[in-house]
Amino acid sequence: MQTTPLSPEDPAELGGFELLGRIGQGGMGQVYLGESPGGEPAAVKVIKASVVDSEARLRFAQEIEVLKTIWGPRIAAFLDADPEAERPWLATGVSTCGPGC
Ligand SMILES: Nc1ncnc2c1ncn2[C@@H]1O[C@H](COP(=O)(O)OP(=O)(O)OP(=O)(O)O)[C@@H](O)[C@H]1O
Repeated sequence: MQTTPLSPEDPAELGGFELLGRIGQGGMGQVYLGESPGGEPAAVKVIKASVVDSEARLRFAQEIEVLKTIWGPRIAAFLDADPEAERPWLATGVSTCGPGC
């Protein structure tokens, strides 16, 4: 997994997770490599400021609810989330699966 350095506009921490670098991004969110308060590695996804609206919040809250109820060897484990924060965020375990995993 490759990370790129944080930019000045990136937060340094979210919900107690220290952010260490950027992992990737999707249509809705930026994903960071982070560290939990207990020192566990985490993937912290944050909705991009430009797409935070009520529909994005709802979809994100649904994604969080689904992640809370499923688990498996190929699913990044739910750690913590705040869908109601100004910039809603979700922390999961870090997947080391490559393409096609
Ligand atoms: N738990 C994780 N562990 C490692 N890398 C991750 C994890 N979650 C996301 N990533 C990386 O961040 C990228 C973007 O993830 P994201 O979940 O935002 O993708 P998406 O499902 O395409 O986005 P969206 O739901 O916004 O359409 C992924 O392609 C992957 O490289």
